[in-house]
Amino acid sequence: MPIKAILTDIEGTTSAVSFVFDVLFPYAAKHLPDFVRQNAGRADVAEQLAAVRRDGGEPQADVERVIDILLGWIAEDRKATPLKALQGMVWEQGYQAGELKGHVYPDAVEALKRWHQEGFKLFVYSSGSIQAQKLIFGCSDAGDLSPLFSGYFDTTSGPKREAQSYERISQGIGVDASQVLFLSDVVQELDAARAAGMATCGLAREGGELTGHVTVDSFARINPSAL
Ligand SMILES: CSCCC(=O)C(=O)COP(=O)(O)O
Ligand SMILES: [Mg+2]
Repeated sequence: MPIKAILTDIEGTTSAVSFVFDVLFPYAAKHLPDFVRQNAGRADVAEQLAAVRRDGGEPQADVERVIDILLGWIAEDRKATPLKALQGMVWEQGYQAGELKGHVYPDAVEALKRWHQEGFKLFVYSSGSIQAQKLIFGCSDAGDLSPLFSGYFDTTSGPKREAQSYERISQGIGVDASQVLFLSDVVQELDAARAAGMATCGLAREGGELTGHVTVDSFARINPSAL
């Protein structure tokens, strides 16, 4: 069955790990405390703060304690949905102020444009919130890439290392899993996608192999029609 849809990870796949760790996460760590203090009464923020209290097992935590929990989660790269939602809100301010520009590798930009033109449906699946995904591609250093994408999925579809998440996503996009190609730099994510029936391709930008999966170092080496 031919590939009809391509589902891509962001960090380490379309975009540099260093952009996430050296630019996005420090930006969030710097601006999140004041953002939370100033917006704790906003309904969408309050909903995420309640989820932090619940997931952190501290239902009575005050705002300052919630901020401490969030900063701890950023430091340990916890893929917690409420943290990711709040990070997306903070980054939005950075993109709007022109302080952030999304990094997307030139080879990824070129391939995504070509695949879109060839008729493949393109989707994103990242631990970053859907808002954060739209920002990295919509305000990228290669311009607005958002018209290329047909949809976005985050951890509200489930964790990236569980097969069920990929089953949900293929149902969500209405394409049989066997006709979806998943791209990632993390072998456990590729294993989970394969267990759900998807085709896989690993990205190892510094070279090397993602065990058990076809591995490339650039989007230029991926031919979805030959998989
Ligand atoms: C959407 S850009 C921010 C990426 C992020 O917050 C993250 O945790 C990276 O996760 P990924 O699933 O893309 O490896
Ligand atoms: Mg990744």
